[in-house]
Amino acid sequence: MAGAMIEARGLVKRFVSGRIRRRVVEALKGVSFSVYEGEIYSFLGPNGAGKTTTVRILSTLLDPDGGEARVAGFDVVKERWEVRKRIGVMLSVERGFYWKLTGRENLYYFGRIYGIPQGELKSRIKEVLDLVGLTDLGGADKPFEEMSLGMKARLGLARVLLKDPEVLILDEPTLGLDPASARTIRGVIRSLASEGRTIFITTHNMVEAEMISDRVGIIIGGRIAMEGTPDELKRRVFSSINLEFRVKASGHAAKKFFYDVKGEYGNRIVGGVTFSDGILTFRVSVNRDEPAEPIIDRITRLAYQYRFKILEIKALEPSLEDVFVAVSESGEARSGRVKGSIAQR
Ligand SMILES: Nc1ncnc2c1ncn2[C@@H]1O[C@H](COP(=O)(O)OP(=O)(O)OP(=O)(O)O)[C@@H](O)[C@H]1O
Repeated sequence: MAGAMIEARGLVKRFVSGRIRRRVVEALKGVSFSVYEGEIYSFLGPNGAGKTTTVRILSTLLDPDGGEARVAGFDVVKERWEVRKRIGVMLSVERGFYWKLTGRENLYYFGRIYGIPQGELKSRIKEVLDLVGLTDLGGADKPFEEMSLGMKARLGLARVLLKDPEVLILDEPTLGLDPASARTIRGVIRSLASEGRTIFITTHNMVEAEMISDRVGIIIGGRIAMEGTPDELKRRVFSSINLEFRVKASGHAAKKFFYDVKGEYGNRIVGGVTFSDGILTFRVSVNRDEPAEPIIDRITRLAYQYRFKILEIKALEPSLEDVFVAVSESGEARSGRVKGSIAQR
C-alpha cells in the first residue's frame, strides 16, 4: 500500500466552556487512524462525536492537547506551514466568499492570495470551473449571492482545487445539495482520488459514504469505534445476511406452507411476513459462515409440494447505515471497543 498521507496518533482535545461553572468537554479521547495516498476515507459519527474537531486539527486550525498528526508527511503543529501548502480544505459551503463578486472573480482573488502566478491563474481558474461543472451551469460569471447552494458548493470545491492540493479535507461537502449537484461533487472527488490525491471527508450521509469511500472510520464519543472498508464493517458487525423469498401462493394453502417453513426455520424468520396479490414474502436469516443452498433447496421443495412457484430469492446485505446504527447503539462502542457481531434483523 502507498504511504500514509494522513496519520493521526492518539489525538486528544479538550474544550473548556462556561465562565462560572467550568465544564470540560473531552472532544477527542485518543483518536488514531491513517489515510493512504489516493484513498477516499470517510469519517462518520453522530452529532458531537468529534468529526469537526479532527478536521480542524488536520487542517492546522486547532492544536491538539495530546497525540500528534502528520499530513503529507509534516507535523500539523510543528510544521503547519508545510501542511498548509499541501492541503485543500472545505469547511463550509458558504464560508469566506465575497458575495458581490462572481465565481470567477472570487477564484481570482483567492488565487492571488495563494500566490498562484498571474500568468497561470486565468487558465487554472478555467480548468477548475470546468471540472466542477460551474461553467456549464452558468455559475462562473454569476455573483456569489445569486448562486444556488449547489453552485456555491461547486465553487467551494473549485477554490480547494486551485491550489492543486495533495490532500483534500472536506467537511460535509454535499450537505444540503440537490441530487445532481451532490453527484457532480462525488464524481469530482472520485476522479481526484484516481489521480492519486488523498481525500478525507466527514459526512452524515451513509449512502454517499458507502458509494464513495475506500474506507470509513466511525467515531463515537471522541473515539474510533470501528474502521475498515464498507464491506469489512458489514461482515464484522453482522454475522448473517437475510434471504428474501417471494412465492406465488394461493389463499388458505399459503398459510399452511408458511406454517411448514416456520416449523423448520422458525427462529430464523426475521422481519415481517406479507401476503398480498397472491404473493407471500418472508425473510430467512443465514449465517455468513454456513452455506445457503440447503435452506434454499428445502424451501423450494416445500413450495413445490404446494405447487407454489418461487418468483424470487434475494440476498439482502446490510447497508452501511445498518452498520452505523448498530455500532452507535452498541454499549461497547461507547467505550471505544466493538467486539463480536450481531445477526441482521
Ligand atoms: N469551541 C468549543 N468549545 C466547547 N466545546 C466544543 C467546541 N468545539 C467543539 N466542542 C464540543 O466537542 C465535542 C465534539 O464536537 P465536534 O464539533 O467535533 O463534533 P462533530 O462530530 O463534528 O459534530 P456534528 O456532526 O454535530 O458537526 C462536542 O461535544 C462539542 O460540543
